Amino acid sequence: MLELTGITAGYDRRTPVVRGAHLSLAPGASLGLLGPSGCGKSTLARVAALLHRPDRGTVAFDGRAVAGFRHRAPRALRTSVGMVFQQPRLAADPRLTLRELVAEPLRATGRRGEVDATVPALADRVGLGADLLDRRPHEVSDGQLQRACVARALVLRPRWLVCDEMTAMLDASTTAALVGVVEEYRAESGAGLLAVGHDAVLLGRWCGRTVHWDEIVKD
Ligand SMILES: Nc1ncnc2c1ncn2[C@@H]1O[C@H](COP(=O)(O)OP(=O)(O)OP(=O)(O)O)[C@@H](O)[C@H]1O
Repeated sequence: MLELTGITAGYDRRTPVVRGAHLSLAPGASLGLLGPSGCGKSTLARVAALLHRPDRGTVAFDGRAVAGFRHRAPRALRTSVGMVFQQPRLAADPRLTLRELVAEPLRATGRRGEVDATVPALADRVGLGADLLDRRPHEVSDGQLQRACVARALVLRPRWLVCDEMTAMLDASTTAALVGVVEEYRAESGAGLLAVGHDAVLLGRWCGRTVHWDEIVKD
């Protein structure tokens, strides 16, 4: 289980943007989190992915509370959560080719030997043609870059996947394709999915259960 208990978080301790949020996600489950713009969904998503340290509260994996966040998080835990961000251009190093972008987590964890066996197949799976892999972010569309970011989030085969407004910048066919890729991965791997967004119709179709921000914040 991935459990967030009493999470208070933000960017200034005096005025937190998330106050007392509770959330739990079972392996293999898909949970949609709905909420209006600016309520703190992305902040909570980053806490769940261990990328943002909360001011209060705990994040626990399988009953064990996490002691450190960001670079202080144990590597095994950090790599057990894959995250897809809302804006691929802000989440991609513009100097890297898409091949290097997808391979980045393998290199960062000392598994560069797996790049050739893994990256082309994964790129194909997310619908990125081989010709695109040698391009840099400014040479591809938002949708193509987001496909690469989804591949990057899956390359270490995470047990948990956090998708923060993954499809906000995408057209209907790219949205359907990427939701399909995530769902296929979830079904085959048994990973748990937290999908954050403001589109109730999309989350309702995509996720087994959807909760509203007001239901998870118990100040
Ligand atoms: N790096 C930051 N520094 C200071 N304030 C921030 C930062 N990031 C977000 N905020 C503020 O925190 C609040 C919550 O932002 P957050 O991005 O978590 O909301 P959200 O629900 O994901 O919004 P949206 O749906 O528009 O993406 C907002 O008021 C925002 O302005």
